[in-house]
Amino acid sequence: MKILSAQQIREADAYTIEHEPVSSLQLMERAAAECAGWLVHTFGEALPYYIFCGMGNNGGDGLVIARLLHEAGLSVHAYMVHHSGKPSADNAANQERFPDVYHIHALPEFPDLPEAGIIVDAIFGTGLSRPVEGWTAGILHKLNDLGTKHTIVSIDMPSGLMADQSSLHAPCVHARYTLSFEFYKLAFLLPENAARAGSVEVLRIGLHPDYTATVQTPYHLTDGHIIRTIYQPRDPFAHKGTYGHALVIAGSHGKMGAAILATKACLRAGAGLVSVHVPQCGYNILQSTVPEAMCVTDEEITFSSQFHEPFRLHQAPEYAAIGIGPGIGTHTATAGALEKLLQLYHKPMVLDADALNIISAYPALLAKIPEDSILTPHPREFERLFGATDNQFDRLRLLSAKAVELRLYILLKGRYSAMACPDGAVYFNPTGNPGMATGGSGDVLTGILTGLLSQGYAPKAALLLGAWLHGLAGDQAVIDISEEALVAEDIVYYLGQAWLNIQK
Ligand SMILES: NC(=O)C1=CN([C@@H]2O[C@H](COP(=O)(O)OP(=O)(O)OC[C@H]3O[C@@H](n4cnc5c(N)ncnc54)[C@H](O)[C@@H]3O)[C@@H](O)[C@H]2O)[C@@H](O)CC1
Ligand SMILES: [K+]
Repeated sequence: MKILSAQQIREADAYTIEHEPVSSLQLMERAAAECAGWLVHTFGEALPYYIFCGMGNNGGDGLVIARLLHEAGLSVHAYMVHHSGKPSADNAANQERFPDVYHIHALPEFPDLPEAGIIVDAIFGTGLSRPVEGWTAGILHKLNDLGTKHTIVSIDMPSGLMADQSSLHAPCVHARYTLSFEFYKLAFLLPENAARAGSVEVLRIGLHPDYTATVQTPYHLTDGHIIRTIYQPRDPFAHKGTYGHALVIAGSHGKMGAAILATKACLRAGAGLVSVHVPQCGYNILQSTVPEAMCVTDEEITFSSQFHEPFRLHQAPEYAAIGIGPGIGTHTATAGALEKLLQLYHKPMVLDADALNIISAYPALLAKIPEDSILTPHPREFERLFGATDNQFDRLRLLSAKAVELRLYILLKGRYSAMACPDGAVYFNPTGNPGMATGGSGDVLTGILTGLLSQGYAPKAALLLGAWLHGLAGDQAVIDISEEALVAEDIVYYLGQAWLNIQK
């Protein structure tokens, strides 16, 4: 799904009005009817609805929702927040059609809402281009104070949130639900707004498909359609050589679990053969916990340039894909070995965790990473690699700029992991849940990505599919296990369910 800017959403609106054709009032009616239907379906007919409208078209939607719910016989109280001088034309037209509105011109006029009900927030939508100030900001705070007693549902956007720029320190409604028209907004996908949009429901309002099909945007939300175009069924005549021989370099004394998780995930992602490189102390552990993998060991207590037979660093290029980093530590010998590996290996690889920490300490290594490799930093690793930013919109721009400059894929971990591509595109992954915020979850992702690269998925395909499968496995797991009890090994186990799900 494409993620559009506020300007592009306005264009989609205008294009639909011109080419469907439909009047802007009819489009507003359609959008509001979807919202009213969703509200009644979700909350029923018994609760009172307190509908707060602004002066623009978002407020216009609110007025139509109020009229439709009133006509359906529900208890409706509508309020008009006079934040600006004049209402928009469609707002004014709908005030005429539903004049039973209480007008608020100052904070002391904020009403009592005695009976618990549904607050519909239709004060500001995509038209907001600067932070809300003064007494209108006070209204937003008052609504938030009521959020424990009432359920707040925002129309299109939580009021105060800007669709495509940071509103980090701006006053903003904290919605339980946001009914977003046709698309997600970029602002919903960034953790700095986590407390604001609540659960986002995308309502179809019939914007013209030609505009959506042709509009260019760097931002996309991965969806089932994209994943189905990436997925390649296995060849009935396949043998284990068909799906590549992957190498996982992971683990050190005390961190062998990282190697186990990444190796198991690599196997369950479908690699034909998997070798795992661990220090000598991990040999028995790996051989007994992951019998499907071959184990090569290092004399040192971590990854270094000292290798036992039969593996030597110069053999690295023979592997179809290499994933390196989980639990390897940042010893200077390990940094030296990583540098050698980067000199020897020229295919896309996966770099995570300590491999990234080493690169932060030796930034010259960044330029040596093979083109189209995948980096999977969490926010702190990202900051160590590329520096801090004032807000997460700036961080997103930095993420994309680095992916383009270095010709790398960079996955920044989060609720919606952001995956920046060397061509400037950024995809957000929607699968996953808070149960996956647990030690080892990232090691599993490294293994999955390595396994997908190994069997021949191109780096971009491996990245989008890998992030999707990782989150989906977690989502399948919590159905049986709960978010609290989920551990990284469960993600590995439920990868099978995730594969089956995308094959449906
Ligand atoms: N784009 C679409 O496809 C559709 C949009 N519709 C609705 O239209 C909305 C956008 O409407 P508008 O463009 O009128 O914008 P909004 O209704 O979001 O708000 C604009 C109003 O707020 C004022 N304003 C902006 N920033 C302010 C600030 N910081 N402090 C005080 N006042 C401020 C403006 O002067 C204007 O009066 C959408 O969010 C959606 O709810 C729907 O009616 C139908 C379809
Ligand atoms: K709103």
